[in-house]
Amino acid sequence: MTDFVQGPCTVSPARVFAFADYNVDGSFHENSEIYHNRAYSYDEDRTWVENMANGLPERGRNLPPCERCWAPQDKWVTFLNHKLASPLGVAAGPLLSSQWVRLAASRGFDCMTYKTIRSHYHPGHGLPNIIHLQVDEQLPVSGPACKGPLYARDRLPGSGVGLHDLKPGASMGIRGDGLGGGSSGMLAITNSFGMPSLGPEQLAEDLPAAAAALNPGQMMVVSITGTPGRPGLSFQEDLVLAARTALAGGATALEVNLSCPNVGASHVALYQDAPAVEALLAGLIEEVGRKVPLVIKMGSFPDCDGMRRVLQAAGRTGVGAVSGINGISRRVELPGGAGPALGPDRPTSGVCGDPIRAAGLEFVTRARQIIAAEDLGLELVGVGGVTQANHVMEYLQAGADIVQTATGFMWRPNLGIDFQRLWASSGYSVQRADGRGGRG
Ligand SMILES: Cc1cc2nc3c(=O)[nH]c(=O)nc-3n(C[C@H](O)[C@H](O)[C@H](O)COP(=O)(O)O)c2cc1C
Repeated sequence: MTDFVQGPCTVSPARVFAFADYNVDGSFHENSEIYHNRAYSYDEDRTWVENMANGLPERGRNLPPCERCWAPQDKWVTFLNHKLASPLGVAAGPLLSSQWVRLAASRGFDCMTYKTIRSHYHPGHGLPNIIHLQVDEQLPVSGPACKGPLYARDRLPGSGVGLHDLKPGASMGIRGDGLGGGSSGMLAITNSFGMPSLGPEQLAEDLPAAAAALNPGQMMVVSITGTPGRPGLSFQEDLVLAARTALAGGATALEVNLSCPNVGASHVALYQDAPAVEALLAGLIEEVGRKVPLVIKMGSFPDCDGMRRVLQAAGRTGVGAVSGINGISRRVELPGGAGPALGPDRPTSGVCGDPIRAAGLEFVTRARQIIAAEDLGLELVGVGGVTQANHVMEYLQAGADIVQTATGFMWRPNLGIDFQRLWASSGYSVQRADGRGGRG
């Protein structure tokens, strides 16, 4: 079935993945759950609390074993002083606990970011948390086109009700093929979880278990955030507590999430506020030291100057890397004027998956130019819309040091393995578009 071996590998173009959701030609099997928009690593009909309690869904637990192609060690890449077997990882979000980290580590991903943790237990929002969208083009990040709503499609997770039941006759663009709305084949979702988190006691057990699930050539970054309005604590003091929990659990790098589009008006654009970013990072480093490198997670920037100011600020504080982008914040509505899809208290949410790839690539291209021109010494993580192996190559060509995926990880069980094959066939290297060398 497979010609994949540990060490230098041979690659057969005729390889067919043994996965029940796929036909032999790689298309989705019409009886598969993925065919019906089901993530293999997450149950969209249940809350984060229920997913944590139940563990991986059956379809994620019962994936056929895959044999991965491992690069020889002299072809491994360096990221934040760690040796990674390849430049692909999973972004903050889909890896809820050590069980999910173990899954990613076994399916072709090497830089695993543990879902954003807080200083305290937080259950997050009720359902729905994930809604599929009718989108068939790349989303802009600035200009009037950003103001208009995007529309939900297909069933409402958790309700057991299809949107067509709510709005009889509405055109939903439902193909039921798990490939997104319209005829574009886009995997497009919005997510709104309210950043749930385990508490420090549970994390003290689970973070070391997650680190223990890694193989040589892999690393775990822990994503952290502060919470505004904690009694007696500033956002920064609360962030420091989360950082201490992550460090005590054995994090080898910390990712500071400054970009979640759902945290509320006062922090919507924290990552765009250069003085605030500098003060926050300097304060964090003063409290927790420089034992492990820091990454900052950003969203997209409407203009180059704003990005330059923030990258300069990050460079001054000695941060190791910047990562972008997070989901693009948009209004998400039910079709036919039926109102906000997530309910009246959540009119906007982060859009992820295929439609944000152009914005993510633009972030990486601009950031790479600024980092090089200003000699900032920052490493760069490319995120956004990576749902196929060749998307990873596009990000590396645009200047990313490593690439991560969230939505692609959850809905595309073979993405990591497919990329490892492509990476091998490229000779474990890629030429950057700016001609300044490349990965590998
Ligand atoms: C289900 C889900 C949960 C997410 N949770 C977080 C989170 O806790 N912290 C964070 O920084 N980003 C979070 N994100 C954003 C992703 O890290 C990523 O920036 C974004 O989804 C764009 O990448 P994608 O197009 O590959 O999904 C989440 C994304 C998804 C899909």
